[in-house]
Amino acid sequence: MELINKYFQELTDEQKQQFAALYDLYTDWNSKINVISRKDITNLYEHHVLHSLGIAKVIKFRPGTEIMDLGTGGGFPGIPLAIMFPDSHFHLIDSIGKKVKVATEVAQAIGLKNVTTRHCRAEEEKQQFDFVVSRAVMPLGDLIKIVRKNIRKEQSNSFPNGVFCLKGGDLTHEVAPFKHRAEVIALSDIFSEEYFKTKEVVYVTVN
Ligand SMILES: C[S@@+](CC[C@H](N)C(=O)[O-])C[C@H]1O[C@@H](n2cnc3c(N)ncnc32)[C@H](O)[C@@H]1O
Repeated sequence: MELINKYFQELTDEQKQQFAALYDLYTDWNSKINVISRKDITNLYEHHVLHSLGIAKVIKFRPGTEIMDLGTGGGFPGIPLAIMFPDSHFHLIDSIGKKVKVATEVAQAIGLKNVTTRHCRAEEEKQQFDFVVSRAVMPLGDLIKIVRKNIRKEQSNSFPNGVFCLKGGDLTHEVAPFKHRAEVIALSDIFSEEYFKTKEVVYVTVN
C-alpha cells in the first residue's frame, strides 16, 4: 500500500481506504477462486495494483470517459483504475464467469459506483467505449481485430480513442504491424522496482 502512496500522492482518503481494502478482499477471494497465482498474492500491490496503475501514469482519463477492460479476470487492470478515476466508467468483461464474480464482489465491497461487469466473450460485446484496457489476455493484433467495433469515433481525451495494453518483454514483432499508430511506454522509466524492468504500456490508436 505504501507503494501506491509513493507513486500517487494525491489520493483522497476514500481512495486510500479502497486500495488498502484490496489486500484482504483478494486474499480471501483468491483462496476460493484463483485469480492471482497463489504465491504472488503477497505481491498484490506491486505486481497487480501498481502494474495496473501504469496506465494511469500514461493517461489521465477525463471525467465521463468510458473504458472496457477486456479479459479482466479478477479485476486487473480495471479495479485499480476505477479507484483512481472515480469519474470515469469501467466495464469489466471476462469469458470465465467465476472470475467476473470476484471482480464484481470486490467492486461492490469497496463501494465502486463506476464499475459494471459482464460475463461474456469480447467478441459478443457490442457496446462502444472511448478506450479498451487489457493485461495478459491475447496478442495485440487479435485484440485490435476484436475491439475495433467497440471503440467510438468521437474523441474527448488527450489521446485519440484506442487501446492501452500492459505487456512484457520484447514487443518488436507484436507492435510492428501498428508502427504508425502504436506507442510503447517503458514502465521502468516510471516505476523503479525491479519487476517493472521488462514491463511496458502499449497504446494503439484505433479508427
Ligand atoms: C491471464 S488472464 C488475465 C486476467 C487479468 N487481466 C489479469 O491481468 O490478472 C486472461 C483472461 O482473459 C480472459 N479472456 C481470454 N480471451 C477472452 C475473450 N475473447 N473475451 C473475454 N475474455 C477473454 C480469460 O478468461 C482470462 O480470465
